[in-house]
Amino acid sequence: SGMSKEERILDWVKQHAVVGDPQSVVDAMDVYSRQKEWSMHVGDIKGVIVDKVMEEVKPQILLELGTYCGYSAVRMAHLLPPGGHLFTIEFNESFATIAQQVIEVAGLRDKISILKGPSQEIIPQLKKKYEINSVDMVFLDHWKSRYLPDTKLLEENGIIRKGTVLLADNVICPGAPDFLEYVRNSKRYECTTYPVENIRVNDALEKAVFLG
Ligand SMILES: CNc1ncnc2c1ncn2[C@@H]1O[C@H](/C=C/CNC(=O)c2cc(-c3ccc(F)cc3)cc(O)c2O)[C@H](F)[C@H]1O
Ligand SMILES: [Mg+2]
Repeated sequence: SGMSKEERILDWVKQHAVVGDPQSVVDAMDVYSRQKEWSMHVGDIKGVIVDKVMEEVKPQILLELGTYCGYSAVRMAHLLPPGGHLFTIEFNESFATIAQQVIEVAGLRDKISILKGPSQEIIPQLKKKYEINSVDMVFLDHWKSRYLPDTKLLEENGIIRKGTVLLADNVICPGAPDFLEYVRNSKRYECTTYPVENIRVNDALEKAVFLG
């Protein structure tokens, strides 16, 4: 059966990153994706936009939908303000296991909690089970067809409050048209689009600030 792509990524990180150095983990994953096997991390070009929003928002409580191998979890947790914490939801057990080890290499185990399960089940549990009252920022990067239903779940469960920043990857490619239409036409969101034209593909991140 052989190793999965995600196991090969983890192996590369273990061989090329410096333990306890989150930047070296991010760099190693970017190099692997560029030189060996492309992988669906937010990556180094769009990652700069994620970094900018992190510096702007300085979230104490950050929620990520879709951990995958932990690239964006490491990239964002590295930029959390003191005392900040990242909760990242992942329903694929193999990916969650890989991500946990990537996070270990980065030395960020105390700043990141991987919540294993489907977002649609975990979001309603955030308050009671995980004692999360509300979050300061959400990074959406899971199945694109789930951005809108999960945004509505976050609203209905009172997880997002006035000023919470939603940052969504891939709103152009693969695309999340229903989510875009919703936040851009809703009076309850203030939206900004961050387009990236790079060699491979045109895409954009959407920042939608919840107005309450
Ligand atoms: C639905 N609820 C879920 N709950 C918990 N974990 C989940 C849930 N749903 C998915 N996951 C988890 O979230 C991840 C899913 C990421 C999906 N990402 C992409 O498809 C994606 C695709 C491209 C792409 C671009 C060009 C091209 F030619 C081909 C692909 C680029 C990107 O940046 C992406 O993020 C993980 F895999 C899955 O287990
Ligand atoms: Mg993505």
